[in-house]
Amino acid sequence: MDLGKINDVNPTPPDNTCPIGPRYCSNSRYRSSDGSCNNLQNPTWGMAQTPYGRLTMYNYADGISAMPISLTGRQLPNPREISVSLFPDKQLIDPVWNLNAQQWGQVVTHDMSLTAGVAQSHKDLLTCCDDNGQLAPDAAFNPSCAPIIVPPNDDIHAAQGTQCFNFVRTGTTRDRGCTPPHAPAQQISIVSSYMDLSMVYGANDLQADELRSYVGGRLKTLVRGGRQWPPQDSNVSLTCESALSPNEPCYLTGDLRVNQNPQLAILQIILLREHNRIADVLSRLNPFWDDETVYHEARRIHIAEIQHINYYEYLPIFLGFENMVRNKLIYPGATSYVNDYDPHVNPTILDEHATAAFRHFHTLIRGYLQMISENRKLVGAVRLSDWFNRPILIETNDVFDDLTRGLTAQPQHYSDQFWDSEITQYFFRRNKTYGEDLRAADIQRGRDHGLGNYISARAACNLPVPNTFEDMLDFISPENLEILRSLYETPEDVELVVAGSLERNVPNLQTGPTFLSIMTEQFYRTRVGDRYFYENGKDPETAFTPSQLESIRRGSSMARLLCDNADNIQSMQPRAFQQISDSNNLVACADLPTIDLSLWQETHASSHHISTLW
Ligand code: HEM
Ligand SMILES: [Ca+2]
Repeated sequence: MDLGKINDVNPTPPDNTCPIGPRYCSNSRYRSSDGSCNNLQNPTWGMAQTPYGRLTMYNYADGISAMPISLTGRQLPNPREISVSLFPDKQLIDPVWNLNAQQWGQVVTHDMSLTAGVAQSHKDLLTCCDDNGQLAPDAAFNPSCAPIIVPPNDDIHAAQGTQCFNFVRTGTTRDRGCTPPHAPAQQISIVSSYMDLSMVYGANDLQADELRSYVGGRLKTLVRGGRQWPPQDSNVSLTCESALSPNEPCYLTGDLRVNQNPQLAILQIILLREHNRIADVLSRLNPFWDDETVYHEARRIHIAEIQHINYYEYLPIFLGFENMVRNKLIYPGATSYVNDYDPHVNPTILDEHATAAFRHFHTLIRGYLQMISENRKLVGAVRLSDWFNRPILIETNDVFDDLTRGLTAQPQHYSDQFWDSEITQYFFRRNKTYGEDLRAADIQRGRDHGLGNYISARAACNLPVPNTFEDMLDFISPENLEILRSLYETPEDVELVVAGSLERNVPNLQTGPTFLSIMTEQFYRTRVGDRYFYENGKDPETAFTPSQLESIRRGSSMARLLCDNADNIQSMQPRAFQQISDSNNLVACADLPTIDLSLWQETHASSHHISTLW
């Protein structure tokens, strides 16, 4: 498939008076924690606490804020009703890719965006549903039956005429948002858009500081049972709301979503331990490096490793290898630098990506998580909705390793319109029978963000634009179209979040053409707009040496990352996003390639990274 060039409505995110970028950018060897100064001409590009970017125009019914009616004033269908009728549960299993492919996607997402206020805005569907979790008869007309709370004039969406405002959010940060007078509400993403492991290191200096131990370049950990865990989040009732006691483990990391589900917490801990593993090796190799140098050098290597895994191992599964090569997202076989940094490319996360396209992969989630022993036997399974926001599970017995092996052995859900009821009926159910509906929340969030409609997204992607419902038959099945038609009055009302997820998948890929096009554009920008991207060698101050780069390319893999940082996993299949098979069989962890950190050894005399205090 050929993806046309995407035209941007807002190539530059609206440059409001706040958040205020830094006054001066030094050309630092290391990234800032909030992403500022990555782009030296536009220091706020991709920075935490700035508005999402957009491909299509705002689509707010009243011009400025979220309403459940379309641009032309028609009532839009209740999101829960859309979810129930178009995204039912049907257990179709992916034949190739494992649950780790699904779960790593959430990690990638959490590096790239977080809607301000999201953690506070969920509410139970119970009042709107009957005893079977189905929509109550009057729910569609009951505004309180929306799955997330979106008051138009709250402290998160600035009202018309508001200039700047402060609000205290969950977690450790104090956020600032703003809109210029008489402009549509703008949604703020509170993490850095760059693929810079902000979910590990924090997305501002305060958060980063809180997570560092200031000894040997390490991040803080608590040791329990001889194993490293993240420090305790003091706000248990919020981030670990299902914990039965405030003394249960509740993790503090760079991202407040860490405790949301057990597999996510596991991968966050793997990444935390990977930083400390690299830091310990660097300290041994360079005993004269101070804490500051070890921390930044370890962070820099770690980010490069994960960028490599993301672009060469993870993304090809979803964007397609050929598609990525053709659109210059990857350069397989490159033996030296890829100097494609373009300071005119804005890497800010597109709202169409975060609020519609990438959320499509919620379809991959499985409701039961398998626990698998070292000899790859099923030893148990846990129900996902028993363990939302309650990470104590993974510290119990061998559950950490059993669930990690489960990630790599259990198939993910097939990418289609069928969603597991654990997230459409029982999501965040706490100790109740029914909970919320993530698909309905996605749809409602699209309205909250004023996303442009399906038609305009296709136009922005240079794909054929349907003028009538019938035109949609080219990409959506007749059965689904019938339901769409019964829900929406006109084709213009049809929402991107909904119809994008109904398109037939591009052959051998995991989404239809519209979402594929949006994601391809996003990950192109994320790469080319990142001055510190690990393959970039133009600036000797920030570049890896050719041999370091070669080692990162050869030694970075999901398999090795899991092996090195799980509690005691001895074997792994080399392609750890893929199920175990004859062509992807288990090998001893020690036989998997690894990054040669001795390439970072310096003699005292040649060291130029000794940090200075000023
Ligand atoms: C068990 C797994 C997962 C759970 C429980 C989960 C849950 C959630 C929740 C609660 C939200 C916020 C909903 C709102 O707007 O109110 C969200 C947002 C999101 N999710 Fe997931 N998710 C999971 C996995 C994934 C995966 C695998 C992907 C992609 C590969 C993904 C992509 C996203 C994106 C892009 C957002 C929007 C982030 C933002 O900009 O705020 N999620 N998810
Ligand atoms: Ca980031």
